[in-house]
Amino acid sequence: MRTAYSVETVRSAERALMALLPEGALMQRAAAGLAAACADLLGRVYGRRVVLLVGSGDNGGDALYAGARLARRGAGVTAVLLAPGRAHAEGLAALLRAGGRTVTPGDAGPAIRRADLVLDGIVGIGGKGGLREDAAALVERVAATRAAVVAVDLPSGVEADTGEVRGAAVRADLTVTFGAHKPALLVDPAREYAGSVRFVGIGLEPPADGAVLEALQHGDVAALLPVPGAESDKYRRGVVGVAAGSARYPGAAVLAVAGALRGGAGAVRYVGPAGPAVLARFPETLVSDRGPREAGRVQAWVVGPGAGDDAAAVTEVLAADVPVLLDADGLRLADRDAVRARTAPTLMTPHAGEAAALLGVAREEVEAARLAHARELAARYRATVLLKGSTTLVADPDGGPVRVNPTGTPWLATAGSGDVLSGLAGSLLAAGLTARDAGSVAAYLHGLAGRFASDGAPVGAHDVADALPEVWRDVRG
Ligand SMILES: NC(=O)C1=CN([C@@H]2O[C@H](COP(=O)(O)OP(=O)(O)OC[C@H]3O[C@@H](n4cnc5c(N)ncnc54)[C@H](O)[C@@H]3O)[C@@H](O)[C@H]2O)[C@@H](O)CC1
Ligand SMILES: Nc1ncnc2c1ncn2[C@@H]1O[C@H](COP(=O)(O)OP(=O)(O)O)[C@@H](O)[C@H]1O
Ligand SMILES: [K+]
Repeated sequence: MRTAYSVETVRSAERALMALLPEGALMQRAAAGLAAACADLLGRVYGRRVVLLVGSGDNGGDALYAGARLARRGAGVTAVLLAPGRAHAEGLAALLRAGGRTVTPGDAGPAIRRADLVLDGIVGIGGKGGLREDAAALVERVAATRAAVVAVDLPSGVEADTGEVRGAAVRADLTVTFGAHKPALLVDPAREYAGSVRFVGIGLEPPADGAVLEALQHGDVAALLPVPGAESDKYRRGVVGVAAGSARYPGAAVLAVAGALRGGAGAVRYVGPAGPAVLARFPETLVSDRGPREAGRVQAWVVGPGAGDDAAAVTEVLAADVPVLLDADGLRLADRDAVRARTAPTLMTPHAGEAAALLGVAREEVEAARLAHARELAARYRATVLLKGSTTLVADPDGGPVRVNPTGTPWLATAGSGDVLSGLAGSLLAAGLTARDAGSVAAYLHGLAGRFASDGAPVGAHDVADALPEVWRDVRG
């Protein structure tokens, strides 16, 4: 499991560690890791031109010490001091001793134009809001060159705890982060500004229960996958009910069933008007021509994909004492008080537009602050919320770390792929996973299936469903 910590937690872990170490030791560890990452990126250090953008805090100190290390290996290093009187004094002295030089922002043009590599040491976890004007102007100049950009700890201008980007920010090719991941490195839009992320351990030990974000990895998912044993039969593996599709959208039913058949449940029961289309594609489906209440026992329901205005099915499903996944039209048709009153788990799977409609805000606002809105929706509905999109989040209503999915790919943004996800997650619910595990495991498998199916080319949602068995084999190793 990869975890991310709030600035407050990182700071207190730093204080605890610093009390045990000689003055400056942590910064030296950070700078050594940073310089090594820069050297790897450059391939050869000798003769390369490196520019440091240096703010007034310790983030600038890291950049200065790393610059000194690169200068000692033969790089030409120029530090642009954004606040000349307040730059990290010992770091600056080290750079000058190693042969580096300094310039003011006004004189930085030629150095930036010639740079092979730019280190962003403007702000780290001490940053507040977007870049200020002088820094933003410099960063704009950097963006117009071919120089590689390495962000120190975080891309300057992004909000460390939320992943929001409320003003100008650095766009890095690589971010070298120290001691602990910060939420901004895992959640969009900030994550996109970070480029690839390299972790440098400096000995910090944030408390195991203090994470604000968690990202599952292969081993975590493998341990959660429902695998049948000798005593299993189709009922013990769980039956998932799918109430989806309409005369207008029969395909949504087919795709949700396609996902459900690959999620580990022993059987898929379908109710709704798309029975013939479902059977034609998946003859193993148990098709019922009655409503959810009369359809026979299930261990979890999926309701909503392509369902049109069938409010009765949503109401019946919400009244069932089994886990329920609400998607698409089901989100719109569900009565909030009925969801809040449920005692069995509820998993809601909106995309940003659906979440915005439920919260009464603009879609852009949800996309700009994904973490806050996923948490807010979970609290309002007392349900687990899986907010789809470029970094899918799964938030529980009672707080705790939010799961963030690391496997997604924009190729998944194709009609019907959300239907596959809802069937898949519903199947995992029926197999006995908690709403949070079912949602985050489904997002993980679905993201990988998108990658496997696509491999760089456009795919349809049915291709994503077809790739799921291969993803299971890959994850189970
Ligand atoms: N504390 C530690 O033990 C360690 C800290 N390290 C580094 O220290 C950083 C944190 O250092 P600081 O606490 O000094 O804080 P930062 O260096 O992140 O930023 C604080 C400074 O930036 C200014 N500032 C804030 N927002 C700004 C904005 N939007 N535009 C321009 N300037 C802005 C503030 O006035 C302040 O002077 C970490 O991100 C990491 O890079 C590393 O050296 C590892 C060890
Ligand atoms: N930019 C993106 N990067 C990664 N995944 C994305 C992106 N955009 C959408 N997705 C994923 O694609 C799927 C689309 O689902 P959804 O919006 O419900 O579409 P539909 O209703 O057509 O099925 C979701 O799993 C979502 O997380
Ligand atoms: K930075």
